[in-house]
Amino acid sequence: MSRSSQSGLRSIKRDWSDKPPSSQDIPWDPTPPKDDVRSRRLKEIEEALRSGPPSSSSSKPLSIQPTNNKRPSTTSIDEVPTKKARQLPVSWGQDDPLSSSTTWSRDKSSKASTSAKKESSRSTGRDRPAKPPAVFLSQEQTKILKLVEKGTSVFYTGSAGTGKSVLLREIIRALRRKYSKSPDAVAITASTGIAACNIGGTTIHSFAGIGLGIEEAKVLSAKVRKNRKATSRWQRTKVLIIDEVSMLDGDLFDKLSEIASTIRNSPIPFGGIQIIVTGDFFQLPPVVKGNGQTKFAFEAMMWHKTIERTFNLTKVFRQRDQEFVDMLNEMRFGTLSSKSIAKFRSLSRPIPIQDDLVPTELFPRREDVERANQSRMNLLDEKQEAFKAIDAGLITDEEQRSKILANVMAPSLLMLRAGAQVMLIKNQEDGMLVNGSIGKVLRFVDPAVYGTDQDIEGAFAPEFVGSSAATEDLVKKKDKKSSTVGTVKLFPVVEFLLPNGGRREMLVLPDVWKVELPSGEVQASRTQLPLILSWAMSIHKSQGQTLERVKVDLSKVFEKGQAYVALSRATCLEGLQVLGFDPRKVQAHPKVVAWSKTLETIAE
Ligand SMILES: Nc1ncnc2c1ncn2[C@@H]1O[C@H](COP(=O)(O)OP(=O)(O)OP(=O)(O)O)[C@@H](O)[C@H]1O
Repeated sequence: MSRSSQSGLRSIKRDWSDKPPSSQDIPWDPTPPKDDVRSRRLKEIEEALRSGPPSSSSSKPLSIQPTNNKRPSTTSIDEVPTKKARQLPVSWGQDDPLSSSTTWSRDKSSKASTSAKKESSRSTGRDRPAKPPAVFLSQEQTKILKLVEKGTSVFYTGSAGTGKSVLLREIIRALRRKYSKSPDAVAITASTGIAACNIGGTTIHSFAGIGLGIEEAKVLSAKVRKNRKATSRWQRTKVLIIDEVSMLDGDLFDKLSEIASTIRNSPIPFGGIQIIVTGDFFQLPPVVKGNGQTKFAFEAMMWHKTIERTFNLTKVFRQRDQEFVDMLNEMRFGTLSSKSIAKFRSLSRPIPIQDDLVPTELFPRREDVERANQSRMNLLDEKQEAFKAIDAGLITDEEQRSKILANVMAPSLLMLRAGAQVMLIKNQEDGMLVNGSIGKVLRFVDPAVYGTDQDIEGAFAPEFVGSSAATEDLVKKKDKKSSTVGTVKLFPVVEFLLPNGGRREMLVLPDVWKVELPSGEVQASRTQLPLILSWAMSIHKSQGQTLERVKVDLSKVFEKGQAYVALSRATCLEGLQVLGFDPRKVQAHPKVVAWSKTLETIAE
């Protein structure tokens, strides 16, 4: 295989930003690793992978390299504080235990010659990590955070992109600080597995110990009583967070309150637990069985008795273009003006792009996603590399664990090829590359030689096939430079598109996702590369994502709210292609529209 075709670089138009190198641009140490460093790195990576993720909170997750965005020189595997695998937009605050990075990266600019990189590295100083950009909560976000800190039970909502997830992240951080002496006082849950994984928590069902939760509240309470761990969770919880509440059935909300009161022996709603609920009822509704009627959580009997304050966030952060914000708002309420309809129809054209990163196509069904990604993969000639996840956790029943881990964004088997379009599914420390960043696999390299001549010259052609995450599957290869036979795992080098139009190349190493109970018990965990194929994605998985380039065929959309979720992932009209636009597909639930008029907003 020729080096040039292997790199995948030829076809990418180099659109490096003109920014002069700064501490965030080229923060890595360009010194080639010495042989002893190389072998130490190899050992470290192997050990990290062999150990796999921790099985309880007492052990800490392994981070291959605490990057600070620097290329490793004499680093060792650092143990990072127990973190939640929350996948939220832009991370800020260097002490953020929720963000991690297992990647090494370097930005490129048109002037990024080796000497320029060295210069930049020198001028920034090796030991000074690049500071992530500061993000400040808006006035409305801050007010809600303060109320939560005081112990008020709140529900807050807001249209797509108003920073609900960002605020939730701050709330979790603040509550963890407040209850630092009893960490299991804060229960982090969500209505669905995917949403729960995104915040490093569990489903509300799993937390509550109620299985599917279809029985009467009394029967469920008895079930919980028989479960020592679930009983103890209910008793020890001081704050219960429920994310993506739009998908929580109203009857279940009432049952949860009754169970909490029964187990905690307290007649007050949820037995006195502070409740933090968030979500957008205009997005995906609860799953209704059979011909049943949708019952939203806000229709629950206990809703008003539980929630002391309700807020509607109004400042949209994801889209800056007011025209697009207005169109999405009309769509949200199902009241599109003829001007907006015409504009949406005009978006059927292909997205004007200067490179070969195509928009991510969103589909309602998973089968279509898999088909679309696979057919794109088949068009690539490069050799396919398989990355098999390492799954672990307290749940040893493989079927049960797989079911839980099906909600983790990272797949159990990731097939990649040079040239494959991928999406990063974890935020990086510097805030430049975030969950949702799109890029292209350039090549596969031995991390120990990444950025050196051996990497560039292709001394480590990717002969390696099989699970790079499983030590047993490592292949022996000949090190052409030193003529020694070593055991080497190869990992993908990906070139990502930055929001400013620049590019950043990054060596991507495995990360850990955990499904954790408030006690810190890791029910299940997955160690895998933080990448997925990104030619296509399901609308369900896209919930919560911010995407620069999106393509949606609305003729395939079938559920209320689905069109809104899909289109609102885009950051701008230029980056959105809409096929089959039909205003009849844009529907808001009348109950949600009526209820939304009762919400309190906070003037900025
Ligand atoms: N206070 C803030 N300052 C700057 N940017 C922010 C702020 N809050 C949120 N953002 C940015 O806005 C975008 C959307 O935020 P977020 O995903 O939290 O919105 P959301 O309301 O949860 O959206 P959705 O309902 O669509 O999932 C992200 O890129 C995030 O970084």
